[in-house]
Amino acid sequence: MSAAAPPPAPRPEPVPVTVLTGFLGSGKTTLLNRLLRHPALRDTAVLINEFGEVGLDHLLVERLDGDTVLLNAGCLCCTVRGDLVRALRDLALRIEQGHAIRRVVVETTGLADPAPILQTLMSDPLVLYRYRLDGVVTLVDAATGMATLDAQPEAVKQAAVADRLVLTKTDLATPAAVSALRARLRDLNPGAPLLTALQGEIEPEALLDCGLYDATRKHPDVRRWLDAEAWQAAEAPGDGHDHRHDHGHAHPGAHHHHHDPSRHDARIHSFCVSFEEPLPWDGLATWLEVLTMTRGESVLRIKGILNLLGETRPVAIHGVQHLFHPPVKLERWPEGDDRRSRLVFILRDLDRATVEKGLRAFAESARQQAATGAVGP
Ligand SMILES: Nc1nc2c(ncn2[C@@H]2O[C@H](COP(=O)(O)OP(=O)(O)OP(=O)(O)O)[C@@H](O)[C@H]2O)c(=O)[nH]1
Repeated sequence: MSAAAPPPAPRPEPVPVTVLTGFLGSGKTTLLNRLLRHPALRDTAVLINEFGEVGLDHLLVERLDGDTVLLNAGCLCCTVRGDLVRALRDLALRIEQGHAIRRVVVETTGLADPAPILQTLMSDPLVLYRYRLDGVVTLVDAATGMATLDAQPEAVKQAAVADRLVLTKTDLATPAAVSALRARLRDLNPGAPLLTALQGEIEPEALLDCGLYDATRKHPDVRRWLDAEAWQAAEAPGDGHDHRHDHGHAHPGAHHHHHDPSRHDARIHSFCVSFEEPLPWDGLATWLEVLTMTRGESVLRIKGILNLLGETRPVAIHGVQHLFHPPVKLERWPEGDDRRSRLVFILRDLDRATVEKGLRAFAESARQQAATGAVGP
């Protein structure tokens, strides 16, 4: 090692990115306008993709109230990867030049599939270096949400992959309709806290910092990110299997409401699988690779915290369709947190039994092979 070599520059604190999604007219702009006035969102850059707006070549940068930069991008769902990468790279350059940008919000069009946006955040090297996904916030209109979920598979997907769900326009719906919608969203996505915003009014703390890193305490907040407890609590008591959410084997009595899950909901299978014993990374990585290569289109989202053989620190994984964020070794296990590996799956057209059986079999055979020495990620 050369004594003269300068130490590598420390990685800059990655900028958290919130993806704000929700069906057409669900209240995204209303909520965002309110949020941006809040001191917690000072120095926030907003990437908005409007239908029919100019493309990024004609980037329109507007100074809002001092510290907010509004980038008016083209339609993200068509050209998302290139345009979003360019916009984020451009922002990174501005940060380097001393521009105060501490947070990014990407507001998607109502019809957008959030998957390509999440994939962009986990695959481009510069974006990976500079940014981290903080969370997906999905708005659902209390007045029209039920009908939209019935009619639009994309709306179901937006709700299923959310880290936070926000009901809007509850003033326009009856309490019975609101509670039926809440129950339906709970079924679709047991892990995301279900919040309410009237005319866009909501505490920013409820929506922000839902990622793995707690910026204030500077350590991973696994509970906030994964909330395995919420998934486990949603499971049918007794047998450890999630029948309530495995709509492929519908248990009518297990639903809290009388709305028949639509065919779109029935395609979604969201559940948490946990392992008591440390897992061999090799076996798991291979299994995940096979799953995403063969059934990538079904993998809406996978989030997990892993206790790996031969590794004292927890490892976080996050995947969307066929792409995975590079595994992240966390500093340490959070105090008081249990050390089981926990994997949350949000799948479409792929049921729990198939996935869990394959995963457990793979883990077991790899564990046997790894008895001679495990290899870390
Ligand atoms: N009554 C009521 N109206 C609301 C509420 N939130 C938003 N709205 C109204 O709903 C309409 C649509 O809201 P937007 O914020 O434009 O919705 P959006 O999701 O940005 O719409 P798109 O960009 O078209 O997808 C506007 O007229 C808002 O004023 C609410 O809580 N109650």
